[in-house]
Amino acid sequence: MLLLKSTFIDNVYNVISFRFCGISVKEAKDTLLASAAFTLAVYLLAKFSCLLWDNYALGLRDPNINLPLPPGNMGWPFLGESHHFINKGAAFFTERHAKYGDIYKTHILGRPMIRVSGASNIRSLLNREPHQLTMSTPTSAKRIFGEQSVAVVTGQKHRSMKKKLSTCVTYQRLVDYIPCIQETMRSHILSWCSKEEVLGFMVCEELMCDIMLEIALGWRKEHDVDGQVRAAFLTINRNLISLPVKIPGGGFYKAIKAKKIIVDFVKKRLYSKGDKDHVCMLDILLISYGEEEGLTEEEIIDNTVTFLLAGTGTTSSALSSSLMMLGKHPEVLTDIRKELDSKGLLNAESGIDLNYELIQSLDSCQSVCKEVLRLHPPVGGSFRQAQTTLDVGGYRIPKEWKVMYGVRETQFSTTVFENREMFFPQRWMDKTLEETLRTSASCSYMPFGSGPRLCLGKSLALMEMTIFLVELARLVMWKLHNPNAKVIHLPVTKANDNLPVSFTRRS
Ligand code: HEM
Repeated sequence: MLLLKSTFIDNVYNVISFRFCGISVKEAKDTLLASAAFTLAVYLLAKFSCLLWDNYALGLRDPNINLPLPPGNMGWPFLGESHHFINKGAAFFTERHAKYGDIYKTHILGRPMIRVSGASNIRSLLNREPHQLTMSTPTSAKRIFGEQSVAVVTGQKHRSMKKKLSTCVTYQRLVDYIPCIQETMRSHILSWCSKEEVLGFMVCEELMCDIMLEIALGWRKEHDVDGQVRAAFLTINRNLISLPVKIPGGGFYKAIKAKKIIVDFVKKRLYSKGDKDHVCMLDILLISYGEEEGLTEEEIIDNTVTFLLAGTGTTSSALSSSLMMLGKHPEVLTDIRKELDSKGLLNAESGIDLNYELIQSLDSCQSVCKEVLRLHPPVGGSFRQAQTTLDVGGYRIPKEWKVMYGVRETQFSTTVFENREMFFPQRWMDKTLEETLRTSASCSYMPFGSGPRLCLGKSLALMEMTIFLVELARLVMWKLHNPNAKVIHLPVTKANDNLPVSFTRRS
């Protein structure tokens, strides 16, 4: 009976089935069912593990702080949202900010992380360093800057190191650096005119590389006949943000190898006790070398390398953004030229004629610098780590989680600036704006960071940007080949095509 029934069923199948490529509909149906069941099982398992993963995060409670974790997504177990971050770059943060608001959680690069934006949140966050919050330099940058770098050390050591290093950027030192900056800028800018087309970001990077090598190390082209030191420095600069894995040919490997060349150069100058011909940061640090209060050899090496790196990528980005914005807004360039003309600077043909007071008096140029840094901040944010459970903006940040503050989102969303999408340097002529930013709206504008880690090179960078604008405006005219290029933010803020541009000498 059973046999008859099964034969009957087989026959029915045979009647209604046809064979295609040797697979019957029954077999295809079974395979389909099996794969659907498998997919469902994988999906449920994945959902379940994500739930466990989220619960692991939610479970990190602190009885003293009864606040929720911020909104956001922890992504896949262990992988988190790293694949989205790697895929989207800085747009990852913009999208999540639009979705979740000023404070949200995520899990990237192997660690749970909370991104914090908005002036009042950042204000409350950054001043908790060093007791509740600590610096958290990415591993690759830490290895390249060195363990004794001011950007790596924490607590009391950071405070005293920063004080010693600030002797390199006092008023008198800035005055000393002006001739080198102006001379190097003039010769680079004029050399751009001899080529049909240059890449704006690349030439600004080379320019800043030469200036920082000279200001920080006392390097001169004559010292570096085969260009080895300069090439090594550019290699480090271009591979600063890379996976900290030493694979031959990889970015990190190249940067560490190149750092040795820079360290050898620093050591040579260190043992010859500097070059007294002209002042550089290394010479200034050497004044107290060997004294009780002075820095050790390792501290001097790590911090001159830090100055070099911190001052090049950031400023190259700022210069190329200035080039881009003035290229797109000729009316602003006209205002700069009018200002230079009124000071008798516009048609100065040669010579080193700028001084600190004159630079500070150039209101139009200074306004352009501030506006460029508002719309295109070179540094999008920086990492910290919670030392204890923190409460920020009504949310809980669990102990040991990474915290990243966001400069870009903060500057773009604040209501302190009217028509904030617009490039409008004139807004900075209103001195009440600066006063508001210093007092009630502090941290609404923070291209140089804020709190104990405020950029050490802020005044130097603004001075360099101003000198660049003066020399550009009076020496050359230029045409952007792709004024509508997309601006990307990682590894630094720049046009995604590196800003192709043609220069001609201004008559
Ligand atoms: C437009 C140019 C620049 C921008 C936008 C910029 C931005 C920043 C920002 C946002 C920070 C804070 C990072 C944090 O909170 O973790 C910082 C720190 C720092 N910057 Fe700059 N920077 C610029 C130029 C320079 C220059 C020219 C130098 C030196 C010659 C320099 C040296 C440093 C150092 C040493 C630190 C670490 C300070 C500390 O950890 O206490 N920067 N910079």
